[in-house]
Amino acid sequence: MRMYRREEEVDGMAVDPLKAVHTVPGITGHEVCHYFFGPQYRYDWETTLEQMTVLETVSDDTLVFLQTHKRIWPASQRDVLFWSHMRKLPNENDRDGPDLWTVVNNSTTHLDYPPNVGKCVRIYLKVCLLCQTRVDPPKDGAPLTRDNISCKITYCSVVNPGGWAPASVLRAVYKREYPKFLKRFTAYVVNQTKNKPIMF
Ligand SMILES: CCCCCc1ccc(-c2ccc(S(=O)(=O)CCO)cc2)cc1/C=C\c1ccccn1
Repeated sequence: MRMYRREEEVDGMAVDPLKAVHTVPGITGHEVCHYFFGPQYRYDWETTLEQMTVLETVSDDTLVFLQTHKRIWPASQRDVLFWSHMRKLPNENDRDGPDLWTVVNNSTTHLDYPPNVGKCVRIYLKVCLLCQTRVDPPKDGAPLTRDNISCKITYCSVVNPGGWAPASVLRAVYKREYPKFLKRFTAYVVNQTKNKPIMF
C-alpha cells in the first residue's frame, strides 16, 4: 500500500488530502465497492464506527448515512452525514477489459439532523474509492479462478474535522487509522468472497 498526504490547514484545522493505492489479489472492483457501499456490512469492518443510520434510500445505488465515530481522545466525538453513491464506469482504456467501479461519499445536510446540536462535532468529508480489476487469464485456457484476478484500489479522502482539534492529534489519527482501516477492509472483502463466485 502506497499512501500520499498533503499537509493543508483551513481555519487553522488540518484537512490533509489523502490518497492511498493498494493492489489486492483475488477480488474484483465490483466486490470491493459492493462491500464498501453496503450498510449491512459496515459494522463488520469499520471498527471506529459507534453508530450508523441510513437516513434515506434515494435509489438502490444512492444512500444517505448518518454515522457517529468513537471518540478519539483528546478530541471531541465526531459524527458525519453524507450521501453515498456506487456506480460502474466504462473502461475507456480497454473496451474489452473489465469495468471500473467507484463509490463516492460526500458530506451533505439533512433538515432533521442539524450539525453540532448534541455531543458530537460534525465533520465534513469527500471520499472517492476507485477500483480497477485486472484479469490475467490462465495460459492453458482453464476456467478463470480468483488466482487470475486482482484489484487496484485508489482511495482518496479529504476530511474537515469540523471543530478545532490539534493538528498533531489529527495527523496522528489519520497516520495510524487509515492504513489499518484500508488493510482491515480489504482483508474483509477477501474473506467474504473467497468461497463465492467471482462478481465482475
Ligand atoms: C479527532 C479525530 C477526528 C477524526 C474522526 C474520524 C472522522 C472521519 C472518519 C471517517 C473515515 C472514513 C469514512 S468512509 O471512507 O466514508 C467509510 C465509511 O465509514 C468516513 C468517516 C473516521 C474518523 C475516526 C477514525 C478514523 C480516521 C481515519 C480512518 C479511519 N478511521
